[in-house]
Amino acid sequence: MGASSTEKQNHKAHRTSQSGASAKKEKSSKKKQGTSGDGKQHNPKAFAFSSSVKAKRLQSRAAEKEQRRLHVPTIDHSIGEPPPYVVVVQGPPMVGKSLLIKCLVKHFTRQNLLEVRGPITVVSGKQRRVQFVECPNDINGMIDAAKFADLALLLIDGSRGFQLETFEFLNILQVHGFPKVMGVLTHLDKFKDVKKLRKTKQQLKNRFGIEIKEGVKLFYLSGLDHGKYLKREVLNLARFISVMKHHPLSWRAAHPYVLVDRFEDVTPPERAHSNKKCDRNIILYGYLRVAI
Ligand SMILES: Nc1nc2c(ncn2[C@@H]2O[C@H](COP(=O)(O)OP(=O)(O)OP(=O)(O)O)[C@@H](O)[C@H]2O)c(=O)[nH]1
Repeated sequence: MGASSTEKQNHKAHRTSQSGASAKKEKSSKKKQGTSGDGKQHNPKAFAFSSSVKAKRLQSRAAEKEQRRLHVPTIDHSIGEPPPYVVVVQGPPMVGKSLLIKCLVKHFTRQNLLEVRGPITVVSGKQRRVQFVECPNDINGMIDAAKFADLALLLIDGSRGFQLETFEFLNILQVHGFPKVMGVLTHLDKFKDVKKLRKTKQQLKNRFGIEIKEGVKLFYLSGLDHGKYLKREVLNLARFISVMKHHPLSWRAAHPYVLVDRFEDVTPPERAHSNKKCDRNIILYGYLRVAI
């Protein structure tokens, strides 16, 4: 008896149950911890996809969500006629801003415009009017234009490439919610070599992708015909402008504003004549935009 008690007892190894309630419980707790039976993690890369099918499904769901967001019907709060769609034409000096506005006005109205002085509103469709505004080449003018532009046409002299004014305007647009932007290349007739022209076009297109974003629409005005841009090219641009979808920027949609197109001094002349410093009566004309 005494000898047997001193002998080392040989215990059986513990056998984990393979079936039954306790086995199920153990399995589920292991699953929760994310470890398999051999102690390895199922997904060692945190936040990475373990299944390509799942990843694809998630991706398509995210894309669907984004599309749904983009197609949310915008509620039109405007009363009566909608205000015109403001197209700001911007670019360095002598790039062809005035000429482009003149050609677009000629396309829409069949009228020759001698000089561009202030905003010009034209009817571009049954439900739409477009207002062309030439952006001044000073910082204050650019800031103003960035505040009210629905679409900005960035004119670039093809023979010179991107210039300081364009970069300045892009920076200003960035802090104003970034309205829609399209690029227009002018002075392309200065290239005599076709190969060089093609290369420059491609380079500028790539640059647009880098500076603004991939897929920005770019138009080419390849030269002048009787001192005007080619009709076919102006028509292309005009069509694009007149069918473009208009989504007001979120900040503007929440802050109604009036863009004054013109003002009139209606002070009685005798009062103004007797006292040059008298209080004046001014009437401001413009559209209330995104009224709520
Ligand atoms: N060869 C050529 N000349 C052009 C082209 N585009 C514009 N021009 C000429 O460039 C000159 C300047 O054109 P504008 O329309 O006055 O340019 P702008 O940008 O309004 O100039 P500023 O108002 O001074 O800033 C005009 O003589 C145009 O005929 C082009 O594509 N090719």
